[in-house]
Amino acid sequence: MTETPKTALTIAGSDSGGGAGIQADLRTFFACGVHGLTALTAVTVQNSVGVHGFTEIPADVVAAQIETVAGDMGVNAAKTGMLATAEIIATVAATVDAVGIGRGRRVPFVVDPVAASMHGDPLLREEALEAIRTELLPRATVVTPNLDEVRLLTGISVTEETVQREAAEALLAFGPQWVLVKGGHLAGSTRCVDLLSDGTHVVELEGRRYDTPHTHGGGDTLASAVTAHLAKGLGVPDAVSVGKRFIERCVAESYPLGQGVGPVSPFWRLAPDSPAPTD
Ligand SMILES: Nc1ncnc2c1ncn2[C@@H]1O[C@H](COP(=O)(O)OP(=O)(O)O)[C@@H](O)[C@H]1O
Ligand SMILES: Cc1ncc(COP(=O)(O)OP(=O)(O)O)c(N)n1
Repeated sequence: MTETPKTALTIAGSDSGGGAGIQADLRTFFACGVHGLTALTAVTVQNSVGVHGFTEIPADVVAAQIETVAGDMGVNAAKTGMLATAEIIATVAATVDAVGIGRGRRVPFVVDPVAASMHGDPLLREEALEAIRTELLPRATVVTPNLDEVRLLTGISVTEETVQREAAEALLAFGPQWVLVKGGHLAGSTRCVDLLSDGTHVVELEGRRYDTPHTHGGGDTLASAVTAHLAKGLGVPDAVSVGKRFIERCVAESYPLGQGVGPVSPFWRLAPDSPAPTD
């Protein structure tokens, strides 16, 4: 019999194009060697060109999915992606509290504050932004905003790397333990820096910037890789550092698909001689 792997739970929406959302999360969990559990929050009608609409799942069904898997299989780490509405956010907050997920609790909780797709299509109802600030950020072990989400949550426009630190401070004021300010949208440099801070320790995670338009699902893939490594028992700085190396390679191996933006790819992890993610 094989040893039972660690489990990682994603609370997120479906991307019918398979590049982002729950599909990217499951693919990444598999590539990182953890068993993926899901609580679906919304179904998007999405392809490489954009999001053409979405329907949310009733909040009580979202809660029931979390409770059902947590009560039976156990969760070693969890993450959020698209949560769509203030009602779903409030329900997720109450449910993770009830099952022991979140900052200061047994199970680490990665909050990816997804607000819009890379095409600019909304994935969060406008009135739900305040619920992310008040209900989710104080419960987060790590929050992983991109620069658009930083602006929406704090009002700070990060136009150069030096401002990432100020943005992290502003986000820490909402109560997460760690903040990872992603720098993917800071074009014009050969490097791609994500800044991790808990207010005391500040780490610049530098990677190479690849000249490709095909980065769909990058944020989800990074947050899932971090969640998978937290599930395996790594601390936050180590899990984020491994996650950054993982996404860098996934961007390097991204591929065109459809008429628009293609997905990042973890297929390299399936090569027989590929290094373990912790190498
Ligand atoms: N062109 C690129 N080359 C290398 N890494 C990238 C590139 N674009 C984004 N990344 C990395 O992918 C991750 C997601 O970044 P970002 O694009 O900022 O978030 P999101 O996908 O949520 O909009 C980050 O770790 C970022 O550094
Ligand atoms: C269903 C769903 N969830 C999340 C996203 C956003 O994905 P993300 O990896 O944060 O970023 P982009 O690929 O949009 O840059 C999505 N599109 N769909």
